[in-house]
Amino acid sequence: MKIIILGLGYVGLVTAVGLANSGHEITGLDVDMNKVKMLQNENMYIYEHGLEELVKENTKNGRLAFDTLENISCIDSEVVFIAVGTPSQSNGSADLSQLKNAIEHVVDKAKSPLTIVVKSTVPPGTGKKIKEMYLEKASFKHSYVSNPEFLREGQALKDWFYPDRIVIGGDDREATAFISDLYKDIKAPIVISDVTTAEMIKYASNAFLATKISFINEIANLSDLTGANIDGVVQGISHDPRISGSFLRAGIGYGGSCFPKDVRALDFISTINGHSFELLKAVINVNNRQRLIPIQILRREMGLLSGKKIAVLGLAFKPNTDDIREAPSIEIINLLIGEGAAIKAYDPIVDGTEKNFYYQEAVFTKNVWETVNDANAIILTTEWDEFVNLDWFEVYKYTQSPHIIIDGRNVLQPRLINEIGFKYFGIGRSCV
Ligand SMILES: NC(=O)C1=CN([C@@H]2O[C@H](COP(=O)(O)OP(=O)(O)OC[C@H]3O[C@@H](n4cnc5c(N)ncnc54)[C@H](O)[C@@H]3O)[C@@H](O)[C@H]2O)C=CC1
Ligand SMILES: O=C(O)[C@H]1O[C@H](OP(=O)(O)OP(=O)(O)OC[C@H]2O[C@@H](n3ccc(=O)[nH]c3=O)[C@H](O)[C@@H]2O)[C@H](O)[C@@H](O)[C@@H]1O
Repeated sequence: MKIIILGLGYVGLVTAVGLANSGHEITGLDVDMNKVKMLQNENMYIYEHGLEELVKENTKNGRLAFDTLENISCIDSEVVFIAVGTPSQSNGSADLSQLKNAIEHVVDKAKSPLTIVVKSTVPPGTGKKIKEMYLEKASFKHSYVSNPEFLREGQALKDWFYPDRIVIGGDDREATAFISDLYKDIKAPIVISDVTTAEMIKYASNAFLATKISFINEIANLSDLTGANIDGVVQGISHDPRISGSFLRAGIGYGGSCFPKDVRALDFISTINGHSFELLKAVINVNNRQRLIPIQILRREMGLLSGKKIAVLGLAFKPNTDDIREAPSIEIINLLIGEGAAIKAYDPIVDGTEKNFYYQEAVFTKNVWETVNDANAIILTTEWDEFVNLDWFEVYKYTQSPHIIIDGRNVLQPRLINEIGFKYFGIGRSCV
């Protein structure tokens, strides 16, 4: 089937190759001419394992093509997927301007009735409003389906081909059945609901996962104060299948383009609906506080940070992605620069100099050794394998007193690191 996809970011591009792989004929459209040009030349602008190969393969076999939105005079497919961004506004609400713009284009350029499938994360009630504002006034009777996406960056293709579930929300049975059929070669439970429920499922999922993270971070903080060991605590509680062991990695908190923005948006939605979602507010506050812990430790251990040399390992918000949106590293580096510290930072994928306008005074190095050279302290902000598997004996030789390591992701072996001579600090591991 011919399918058009609007928005070629992480979600749109993965959707494009995923559906092309299922045999559909995909045209991916974006408003960003540079992105489209790169894709037309089979170059990637995001780092996602396996994506480049699938883009190349499907382009070659004629199932995948890219263009700019403005280049398209009419939309002649039966289905349009929308995967545009829904970033945070300053009050925490989701900015739906990209979505509205995309819908306007679809309605304007459609030459026959079609099904609009929204993959973007949008507040519950958005689909209803879109129908009232645009679809009921359109020349053709278009169907609207909410099909939220649950992929994780860094393993996006795996999540596309082997999802835990596929959620399809529609107010008309024909449309939901039609869209379910597009996924027939993917083995996963399909959850059918109305549009608003599907929209809420997405927020509830992200908010619940974020809650797990803030919860375990609070237990870790308390473990530091009481002498318990967070690793043991997690091991102990995760045997209970009602709790499960996933998403209980304590550290400097969640970042990325989704959890922070979606949790804020859900909080905003609650407020404007007259409900104060106290639990969610606490999740946000805990997360904001969590990333300050490395700075608190450094101040406590070294006093004034002015002139202190600090190495930051990791810029991306998690390993195996180049995404730095709301990465804890950003705030940590900025705060340390504010304190007068001299920062050197390194990430295996993110080139701070090119991509990142946040950290003007930080020095971005090409490898770990340049970064840690002469450092008084190291903060591990992203648990890339390269850092976990480092020869820490060797690293020690490069650093200088007081040889502090703050393991913001609890991935190093505290005893070994201490034995080498470092002063190790994890999150919830101070008893070790
Ligand atoms: N990044 C992720 O891992 C996940 C993201 N989501 C949700 O999916 C949505 C998209 O996220 P990302 O792919 O990360 O965003 P992104 O920001 O990487 O990509 C969005 C793309 O849409 C394009 N765009 C903007 N307006 C457009 C228009 N009118 N027509 C065509 N293209 C347009 C932008 O140029 C950009 O390339 C968001 O709502 C996000 O919350 C959901 C699950 C996972
Ligand atoms: O809506 C989205 O965009 C996506 O958001 C998250 O995916 P993602 O942000 O790519 O990455 P995660 O692996 O969920 O990690 C998010 C953040 O939480 C942190 N985290 C994760 C797990 C954990 O136990 N502890 C923890 O601090 C990670 O370091 C990272 O900063 C969800 O996991 C996806 O299901 C969802 O589709």
